[in-house]
Amino acid sequence: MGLGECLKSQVLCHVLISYVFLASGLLINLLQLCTLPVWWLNKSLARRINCRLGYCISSQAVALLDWWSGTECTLYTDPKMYPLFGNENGIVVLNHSFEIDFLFGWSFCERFGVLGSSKAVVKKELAYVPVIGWMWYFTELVFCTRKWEEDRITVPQSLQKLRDSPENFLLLLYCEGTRFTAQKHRISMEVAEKKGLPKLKHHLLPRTKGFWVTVQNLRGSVTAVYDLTLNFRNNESPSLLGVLRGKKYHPALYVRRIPLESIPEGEAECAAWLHKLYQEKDGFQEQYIQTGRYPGPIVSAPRRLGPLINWLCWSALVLFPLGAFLVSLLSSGSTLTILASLAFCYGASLLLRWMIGQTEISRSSGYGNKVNSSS
Ligand SMILES: CC/C=C\C/C=C\C/C=C\C/C=C\C/C=C\C/C=C\CCC(=O)SCCNC(=O)CCNC(=O)[C@H](O)C(C)(C)COP(=O)(O)OP(=O)(O)OC[C@H]1O[C@@H](n2cnc3c(N)ncnc32)[C@H](O)[C@@H]1OP(=O)(O)O
Ligand SMILES: CCCCCCCC/C=C\CCCCCCCC(=O)OC[C@@H](O)COP(=O)(O)O
Repeated sequence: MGLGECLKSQVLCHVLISYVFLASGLLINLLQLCTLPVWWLNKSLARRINCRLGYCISSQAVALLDWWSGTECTLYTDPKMYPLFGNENGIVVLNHSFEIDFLFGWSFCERFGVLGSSKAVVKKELAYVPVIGWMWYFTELVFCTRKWEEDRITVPQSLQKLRDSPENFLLLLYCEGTRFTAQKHRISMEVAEKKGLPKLKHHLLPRTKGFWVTVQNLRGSVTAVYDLTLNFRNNESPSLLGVLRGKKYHPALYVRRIPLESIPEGEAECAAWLHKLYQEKDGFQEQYIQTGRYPGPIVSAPRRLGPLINWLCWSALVLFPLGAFLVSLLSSGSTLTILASLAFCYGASLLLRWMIGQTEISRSSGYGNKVNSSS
């Protein structure tokens, strides 16, 4: 076992990485809170600052994936379209079958220079997750309750705010609305049957209302829909804990760029278009499973140094005071202070475990478990 492999397996390393993420993340959340007055003085400046601060948090997770675990994603796409990635506003449609599929989205956003400004339509529950959820509030993600009676008012309002974003963005929309499980798949295929739609083998039936309101509200501001299909070699099931332990995964991503003007405006036509898209995506997954390849050529999109540098800087900033604190704690010899510190560490580890649990499919919501959608 080499030094790198040995370090990756050490619990102390996992604890330190987690500490850096939590401590720097909370500090960045506090800085984001301090930008509130700037929103009233200069909105565009406040948004740009929050994009940078958001980058400081999300790029730590990207560094963990790209540099710590060494995972490299094989990108299949049209090389002629590649120069547009990150240089225009886009809506990203991605299959939702893996615990950390969002992390691969982030990793590519980083490579295309739009990580800080990346957006998504996310369930409201995630807004309360410290560090990540609080950051998303300031970087203007679109929160939804997955109850159409409420979302039909709030989601378009949040989308309208993105129209004058000062930076290019990619907005991720998981049209399946929840993560793939066998039970959710079975139920959504019952819905498909009732609606007379072809069955999907590898996806849940897409929810079409969110896609339609997103396209309609961002027309003129967004120029393309990016259709992304992600899978892993040898049926790998990637997890955040696996990445933290330095496990290297073997993902493959197929990206198609579809001009937004080619998407129909009417709700029914737009819904039919999305169902057809998911039938195509299902075909691409089947092809990957059968042949180990997606259609089209492989394009190289190398990892960049930015996330690693950001990570090292924040590590230095928060590890130094930790070291100083530990030295003074041990030299003080106060049992009460030591016990209080241990209790604090225990609380922090429970919080982190709960946060990681948000990514785990085994703790997925009940949304999509019944034909009548409810979270
Ligand atoms: C080149 C680029 C390359 C790389 C870059 C890639 C990407 C990176 C980009 C950005 C990254 C940024 C950030 C990412 C980081 C983190 C995000 C991570 C995770 C968070 C994700 C989530 O939280 S997913 C959950 C929330 N999101 C959604 O739900 C969106 C999809 N949902 C919708 O759009 C819904 O329509 C809705 C939420 C707006 C409303 O939902 P509701 O359920 O109330 O209504 P619906 O109308 O949709 O549903 C009712 C209709 O559905 C039928 N039905 C009933 N039961 C089912 C069932 N089980 N399955 C399917 N359909 C069902 C029902 O019959 C109704 O039918 P109608 O005919 O009446 O419509
Ligand atoms: C340097 C990194 C340090 C490691 C620690 C990183 C800790 C990150 C902690 C928490 C991340 C919380 C954000 C999780 C985003 C989860 C995305 C997701 O997949 O949500 C599920 C949602 O779509 C559907 O939900 P359901 O399937 O209906 O339920």
